[in-house]
Amino acid sequence: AIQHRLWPEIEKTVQIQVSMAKMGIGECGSGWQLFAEDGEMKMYRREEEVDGMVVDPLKAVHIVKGITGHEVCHHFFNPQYRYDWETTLEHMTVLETISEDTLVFLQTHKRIWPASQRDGLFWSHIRKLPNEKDRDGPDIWTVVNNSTDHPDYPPNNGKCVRVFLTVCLLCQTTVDPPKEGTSLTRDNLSCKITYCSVVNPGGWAPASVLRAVYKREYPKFLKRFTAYVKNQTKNKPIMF
Ligand SMILES: CCCCCc1ccc(-c2ccc(S(=O)(=O)CCO)cc2)cc1[C@H]1C[C@H]1c1ccccn1
Repeated sequence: AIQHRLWPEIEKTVQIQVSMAKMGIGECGSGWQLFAEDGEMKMYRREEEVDGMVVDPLKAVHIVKGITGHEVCHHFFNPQYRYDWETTLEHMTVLETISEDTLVFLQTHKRIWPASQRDGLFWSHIRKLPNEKDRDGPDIWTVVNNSTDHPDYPPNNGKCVRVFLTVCLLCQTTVDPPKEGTSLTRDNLSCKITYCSVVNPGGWAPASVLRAVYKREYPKFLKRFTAYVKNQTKNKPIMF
């Protein structure tokens, strides 16, 4: 197949993001602080600033029963579900379909007072990865989103400030085999979800406002998104 202009960048970014997502919090370098916990969900952040702007990297680990990594990534990647779970979205369009596993999105997020409204333009790539730990086990699935440019939508030329983001959703499914002679059900499934994100707000916003927004929005987002996937899949055949 002919290579797309973004292919080399996608390949490199996916490798870097997946290897970082696989590292435990301890290995990921020091400075991670647990800032939210809810049942199996643990959210960590590092306080970092770039040119005086808060860009706190975020790493969340969540274990959800009854769904697979493919189902989680499928609902995260596909545009048709996004308005159902992404509450901060005001508008979303797919600017480019590079291939069936790679899209370019333009999203405007609802304004968060007192900061100005933000938009994001990024490529999004979904990929199945071999399960190195257990060759017969279910595959690992990932979605990586990374800011990019588009000739028709230069940053900051309208009402929105352009954010710069890198996001990695990495999902590892575990199957607890059912008792002899009983068939596999969703009760035998669990999925370890690692969500890593770095969002540079693009233009100045008060550090206190940004940190309060992140503290409120990220836990809400991951809980709402995973509950959405459980609800969407509960009466459907398992998608491995
Ligand atoms: C003054 C606020 C400046 C930053 C606003 C902003 C913009 C984009 C984003 C963002 C963009 C994409 C993604 S995603 O994971 O790729 C999914 C696809 O939508 C995720 C989060 C976040 C935030 C920050 C609100 C914070 C916030 C946190 C979780 C959800 C929504 N908002």
